[in-house]
Amino acid sequence: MLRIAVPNKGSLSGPAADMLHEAGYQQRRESKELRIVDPVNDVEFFYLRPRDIAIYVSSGRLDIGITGRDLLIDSGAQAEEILPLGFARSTFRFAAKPGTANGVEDLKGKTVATSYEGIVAGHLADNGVDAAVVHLDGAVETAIELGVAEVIADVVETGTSLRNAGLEVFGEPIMKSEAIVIRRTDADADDAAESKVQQFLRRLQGVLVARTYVMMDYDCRVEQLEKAVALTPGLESPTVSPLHNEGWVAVRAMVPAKEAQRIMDDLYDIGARAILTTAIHACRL
Ligand SMILES: Nc1ncnc2c1ncn2[C@@H]1O[C@H](COP(=O)(O)OP(=O)(O)OP(=O)(O)O)[C@@H](O)[C@H]1O
Ligand SMILES: O=P(O)(O)OC[C@H]1O[C@H](OP(=O)(O)OP(=O)(O)O)[C@H](O)[C@@H]1O
Ligand SMILES: [Mg+2]
Repeated sequence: MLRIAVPNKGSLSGPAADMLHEAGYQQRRESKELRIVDPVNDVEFFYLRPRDIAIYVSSGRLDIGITGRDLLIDSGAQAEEILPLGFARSTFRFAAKPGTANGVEDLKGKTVATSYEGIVAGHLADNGVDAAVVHLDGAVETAIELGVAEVIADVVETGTSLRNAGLEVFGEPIMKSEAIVIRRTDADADDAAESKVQQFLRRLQGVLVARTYVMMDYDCRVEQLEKAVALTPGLESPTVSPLHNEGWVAVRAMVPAKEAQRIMDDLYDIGARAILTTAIHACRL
C-alpha cells in the first residue's frame, strides 16, 4: 500500500485535499482524523504538520508527501521534489522598515527573525554574511516593531502582511515556492512500489492538465487549416476529421484555458466557425 503524507493544517492543506479528491482519492471527512486508508486505490494517507512532512518522507517510513518547496529546503531533509503542484505559490523575502538595507550584503551584524532558519542561515552563508538569526513560530512581521530583530525573512504572497506592518521587501527574492510532491532522495522502491508511485503522479498530472487546459472544437475550410492548426497545435497534434460538406474539416485540440478566448477570436478572424470549448474533467497524457 502506498503511504502518503498530506498537510493537516495551513495554506497547503485545503488545496492538497482538493487536488487528491479530484484525482479520485478518498480524503478524510473531518479535520481531526490523523490517517485514513483508501482501500479502492490501495493508498494510506497520513495527515501531518506541513513542516514535518519532509522529515517523515526522508526517514523512508512514508513513500511520498505533499509539502512546500520552502519547507523542504528549510528542513534540510534527504528528500527531493518530484512534481510541482501549482498552488500555495509564494516568494521568500527579506523585509524591513524602509532604509534599513538594500540587499543581503547589508545584513552584517544585524538580527534577522524568521520561521525558516534553515533557508536564512544557508542564504547568509552562501553570501558570506555574518548575521544573527532568531527563530519565531509565526507572525514574524511584528518582530521588528517589538524590537526582537531589525530584519525579517518570511513568506510573501500578496504583500498585505508586510504593508500592514509598515515593512518593505528588499534585495532579490531568496526563493520561489509552491506546493510540491516529494520523495526520499535515492529511494530504492521495488517495481511494484515504483509503479504505484508513478500511477499516483500520473493522476496528479492529470488534474494539473485538466485545470490548465480546455478542449477546443471548431470547423474550418480546408484552405485555412494550416493557419488554424498553427493557432491550436494541441499537445501533440490536433485531430482533423472530414465534414459532410466538402471543403470543410472539424478540428479538435487542447488549448491553455487562459488563452482560450484570444484563440477563439483569432480562429474566427481566419474564418473558423462553430468554435466551442469544453472543460476537461480528468486525463492521462
Ligand atoms: N499566504 C500564503 N500564500 C501562499 N502560500 C503560503 C502563504 N502562507 C504560507 N504559505 C505556504 O504554505 C507553506 C507553509 O505552510 P504552513 O502550514 O506551515 O504555514 P501557514 O500556511 O502559514 O499556516 P500556519 O501559519 O497557520 O501554520 C509554505 O510552503 C508557504 O510557502
Ligand atoms: O503576503 P501575504 O498575502 O500577506 O501572505 C504572507 C503571510 O501569510 C503567512 O502568514 P500566516 O497568515 O500563515 O501567519 P503566520 O505568519 O503566523 O504563519 C506568511 O507567514 C506571511 O505572514
Ligand atoms: Mg503561517
